[in-house]
Amino acid sequence: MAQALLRWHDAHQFCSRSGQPTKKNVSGSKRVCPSNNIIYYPQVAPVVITLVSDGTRCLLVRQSSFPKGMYSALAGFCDIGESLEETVRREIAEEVGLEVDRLHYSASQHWPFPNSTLMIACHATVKPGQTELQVNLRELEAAAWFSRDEVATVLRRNNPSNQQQSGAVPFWLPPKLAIAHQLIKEWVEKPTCSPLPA
Ligand SMILES: NC(=O)C1=CN([C@@H]2O[C@H](COP(=O)(O)OP(=O)(O)OC[C@H]3O[C@@H](n4cnc5c(N)ncnc54)[C@H](O)[C@@H]3O)[C@@H](O)[C@H]2O)C=CC1
Repeated sequence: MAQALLRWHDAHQFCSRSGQPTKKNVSGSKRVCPSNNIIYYPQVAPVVITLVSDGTRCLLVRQSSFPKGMYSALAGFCDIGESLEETVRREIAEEVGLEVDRLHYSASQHWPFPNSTLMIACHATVKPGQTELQVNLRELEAAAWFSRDEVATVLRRNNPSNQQQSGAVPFWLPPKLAIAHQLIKEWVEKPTCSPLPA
C-alpha cells in the first residue's frame, strides 16, 4: 500500500496542464500544481476477478506471464462507462467466449502490483450445456474446466513444503494473500453457493 502510493507520487511529479512541478501535501494524500491549483489524487483502477462455474466445475485460466504451472480466475480492468456486471460479462465473453447466466459479489481487495487496483471478486455461472470454450489466445495461454475434487486437492497442496512431500501436482493456484485464492477456496468450500440472476 505504502509502496503503491510512493510509486504514484513518483509518476506524478508534473502537472499535465501547465507542465510545472507539482507539490505533495504533508500527509501525502494528493499533489497540487502551484501555478493553477489543480489537485491530483492517487488513482485506483477497478478490476473484476471472476470465478466462472457450470455448477459442478470451475474455469481456471493462465496467461503466459504467470509463473509456470499457475492457473487463476479471470481478471480484467473496467472500461470507462461500464458497470461491474458489464465488465464481468464482457471479459468472460472476450476471453473464453462464454455467456454469464448468474453473477454474485464475493469480496474485494486492494492490490498494489504493479499499480494500485481495487480487485472486485465475483462468482459467475453459465448454463449447463453452454460450456464450450473459445479461448482468446491473444489474452490467455490456456483455459480449462476443473472439478471440485481436482481444485480441492490442489488447494490442499498449494504450498511448496506440501508439494515436496506429496509429489508434483498438475497445476497450482495463486497464494493465500491473493483474492483469487480466496475466491477459489470459497467455491470449493461452499458447494451450495448459488449466484443470483445478473
Ligand atoms: N489479487 C489477485 O488475486 C489478482 C490480481 N490481479 C491483478 O489484476 C490486474 C488485471 O489483471 P489482468 O487483466 O490479468 O492484467 P494485465 O496486467 O494482463 O492487463 C491486461 C491489459 O489491460 C490493460 N491495462 C493495464 N492497465 C490498465 C488500466 N489501468 N486500465 C485499463 N486497462 C489497463 C493493458 O492493455 C494490459 O495489457 C493486474 O494488476 C493484476 O496484477 C490479477 C489476478 C489476480
